[in-house]
Amino acid sequence: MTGPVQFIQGEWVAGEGHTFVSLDPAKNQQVWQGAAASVAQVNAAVAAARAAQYNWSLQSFDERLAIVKAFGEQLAAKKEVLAGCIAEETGKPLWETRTEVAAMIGKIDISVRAYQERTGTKENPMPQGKAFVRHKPHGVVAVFGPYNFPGHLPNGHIVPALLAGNTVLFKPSELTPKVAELTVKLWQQAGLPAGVLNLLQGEVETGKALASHDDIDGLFFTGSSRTGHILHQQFAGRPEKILALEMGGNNPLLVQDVADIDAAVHDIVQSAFISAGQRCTCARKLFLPANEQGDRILARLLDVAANIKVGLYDDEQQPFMGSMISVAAAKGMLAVQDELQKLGGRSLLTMKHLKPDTALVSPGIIDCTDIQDFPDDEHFGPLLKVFRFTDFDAAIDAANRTSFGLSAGLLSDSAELYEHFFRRIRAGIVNWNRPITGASSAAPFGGIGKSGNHRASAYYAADYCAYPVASVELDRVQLPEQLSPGLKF
Ligand SMILES: NC(=O)c1ccc[n+]([C@@H]2O[C@H](COP(=O)([O-])OP(=O)(O)OC[C@H]3O[C@@H](n4cnc5c(N)ncnc54)[C@H](O)[C@@H]3O)[C@@H](O)[C@H]2O)c1
Ligand SMILES: O=CCC[C@H](NC(=O)CCC(=O)O)C(=O)O
Repeated sequence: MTGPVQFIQGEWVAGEGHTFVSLDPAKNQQVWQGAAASVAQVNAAVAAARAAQYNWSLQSFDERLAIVKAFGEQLAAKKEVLAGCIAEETGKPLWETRTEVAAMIGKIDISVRAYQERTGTKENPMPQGKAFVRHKPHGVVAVFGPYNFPGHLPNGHIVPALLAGNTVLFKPSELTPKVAELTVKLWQQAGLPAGVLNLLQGEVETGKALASHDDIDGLFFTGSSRTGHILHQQFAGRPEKILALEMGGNNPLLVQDVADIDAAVHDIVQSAFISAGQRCTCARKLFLPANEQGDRILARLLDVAANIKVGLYDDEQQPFMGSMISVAAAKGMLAVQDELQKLGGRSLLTMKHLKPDTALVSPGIIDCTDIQDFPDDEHFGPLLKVFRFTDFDAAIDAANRTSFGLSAGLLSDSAELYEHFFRRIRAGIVNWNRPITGASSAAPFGGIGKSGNHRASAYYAADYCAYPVASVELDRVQLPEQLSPGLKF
């Protein structure tokens, strides 16, 4: 018998499914254990969310906001505990998980602004009466989260969904259940009414039961392109349900004509190796000119990357990179490196498994210029693929040769070149002389191609949390000023 890890109708109850555990990937220690939600528990949670939804949506925006703000206060009060929990469960260093909690707190004010600006009430005078555009919540929505930002990314769906008046079923990643449990406890302490937010812990089977439930009105997903595509197929023929998919990327970073080599290398490192390469926006492909400047940038990059401090999330001298999410993920990246070498890639900095039974790996850089038919997969870890080019336009074409389209960037001192790049590159986030990671919550966040389904998140999350209602209204029944031809009153 495991403890109460499911939160249904305002009560913590034990799961009825099989037991699963969560490991600290940097220290190889178990940090959480619980039983998955059964299909019956998924049904009960959906029923609870349905029962709570009408009253929640009837509350005024300010009443809902008061609870969301109370959650923000809980986050602020427990920020060190939450940052520690995220670090322990993901292996990300504490300096970084503190920024994740700060992003969760910052999300609240941004979501309020977005709600008002993008989905609030608009009123227009008419010759007789008024025209209104108002927004209503979809109803009951499921939120699926990934492991790499187990606090910030589900929060980016949950906060705007609740503000808009939806009730939520939260299915976190099975790799980060402890962060989810702690977050939902903070919502409970903020005074959220029973049924408004339900937590369903579990693995793929729990996810499938929730995603296929007939009585959800929508699903907001952040995760891999593979899972997102399965969900999209599942939702085929259900146009009445809203599906927002935030998925992976295979992101290019191009360099041409830069004076400050160290600054360029800094932006490359931040783009490729932050979070041990486990951000959807991370640079996967680096396009460098095949000339003397490209050689100098590469040499400096190899030097800096070889000296990146990799270590434990709670080391006093904080590392830049913590561990990956799991030993399996680390081994998967090492296998990718082997595969690319077999295809003709030349390892310039070989990624190494730093400690058996942990997910600590060092960053890797591999020259893939000579690989024909380069595989178009997202390699979710700290392995940067380098491509040398002689023609800038050909490099842009190669960068665009992906079925994904999340982030892309140019490092160059030429504004003209950036303008040219911006026009041709295909991605939802396009940066110039800045890392391609670290996107702002105050901007829309989403990609094209296999990276999303045109429902951008972050500032635009408000859009998929509510639907517009157009009304023309008169406060009493009266004849129109002008009658249609052929009518006589
Ligand atoms: N675009 C973005 O905003 C964004 C942000 C972060 C991460 N990501 C992507 O997420 C991926 C890493 O996260 P992950 O490995 O946790 O993703 P994942 O797709 O494995 O899991 C995401 C969620 O879906 C659930 N799930 C998995 N299979 C399912 C199924 N068949 N039916 C229903 N639910 C299912 C999981 O339990 C989890 O809660 C990377 O590809 C990364 O690029 C995208
Ligand atoms: O791993 C994917 C997310 C990466 C992160 N993006 C954001 O935080 C988007 C902003 C938001 O959702 O509020 C990044 O770009 O580093």
